[in-house]
Amino acid sequence: MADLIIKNVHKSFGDVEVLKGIDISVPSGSFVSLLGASGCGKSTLLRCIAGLETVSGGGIAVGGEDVTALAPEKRDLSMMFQSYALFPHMSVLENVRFPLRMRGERYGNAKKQRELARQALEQVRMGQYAERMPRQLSGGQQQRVALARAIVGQPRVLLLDEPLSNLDARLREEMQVELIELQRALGLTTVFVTHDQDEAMSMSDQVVLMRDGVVEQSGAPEELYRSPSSAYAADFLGAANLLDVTVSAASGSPVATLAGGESVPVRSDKTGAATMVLRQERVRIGAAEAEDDARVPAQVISRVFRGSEVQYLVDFHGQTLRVVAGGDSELRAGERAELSWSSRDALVL
Ligand SMILES: Nc1ncnc2c1ncn2[C@@H]1O[C@H](COP(=O)(O)OP(=O)(O)OP(=O)(O)O)[C@@H](O)[C@H]1O
Repeated sequence: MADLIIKNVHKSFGDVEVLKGIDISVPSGSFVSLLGASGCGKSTLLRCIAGLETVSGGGIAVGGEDVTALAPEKRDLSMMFQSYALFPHMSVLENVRFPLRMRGERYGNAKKQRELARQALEQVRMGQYAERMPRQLSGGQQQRVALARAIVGQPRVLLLDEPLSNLDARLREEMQVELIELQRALGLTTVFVTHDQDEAMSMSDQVVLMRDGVVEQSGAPEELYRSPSSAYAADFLGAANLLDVTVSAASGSPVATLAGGESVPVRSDKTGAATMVLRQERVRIGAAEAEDDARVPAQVISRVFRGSEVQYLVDFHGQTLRVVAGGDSELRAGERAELSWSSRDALVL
């Protein structure tokens, strides 16, 4: 069953249409990311779901109930922002209890509410910090408290707007893992906004790639990565090289003709002008592995050593391609090199 259904949602600010008919269905207990470049409308959509913005058209249902016209506090959901500010003058426990106090009766008396707040703190492993003040906590700990505050009312749907983007890289990775563990353990239906494709891919059951107010493509991370429906999707989900090619099947099996006139085998049932997508990690620089691998000449533009891998930019007939090689690769700028790849790794759009 879907816990959250977004149907043909439109949103305009004045004359500017920011959401242009969004349809998304979020299954119960799943983790869905809204991914897209800055300004594509992710936060606006999340705010519409939360009821912080009114939609200009379309509808939103939570747990089977149409909430389009309901005030935020009447929707069975909770939202956590990038700036998750805790109240500085309240203890950790009172911070977490706060939303229960606001919603009153439904969560019982003060004692019951504190019990629920303690439970939520246990769930984010912050039980022993209940009596501290926010300023006595590290950034990561404050983040966990904010998360406890978001889940304490057991919302039907949890909305997270770039909650990890203020954290340094290491803490961010830790919190990604913790968030997913918590989400799974509690079966929380979650919508997560991010502009970071790695974060979206590693955390989500479903990624909704947005572009300029519409859904460009949505699906499981593997599906989007392996079968992007457009050059935009291919490039957004993991550095892709996009080459203009002409596909023909004159000799039986399809071949693509590249910029320099080279012909390489491809798997494609289309012919004519097309875009070939080559993931940077699928292109080898140096010897080909198999007889029927594609091979083309190129020249190294730059080399960046990253420990376990080397990132090259190479020139291929005036086009710059990105290639990742193993950490022991020793090519230098200006050197000529052969690129190769397997035909099954060359996607034709
Ligand atoms: N209250 C508002 N009034 C007018 N325009 C707005 C308002 N809120 C957002 N916009 C515009 O709507 C567009 C989408 O903004 P939104 O914040 O949803 O994008 P986003 O995808 O979340 O981007 P980011 O990752 O930068 O936060 C932007 O062009 C923005 O300027």
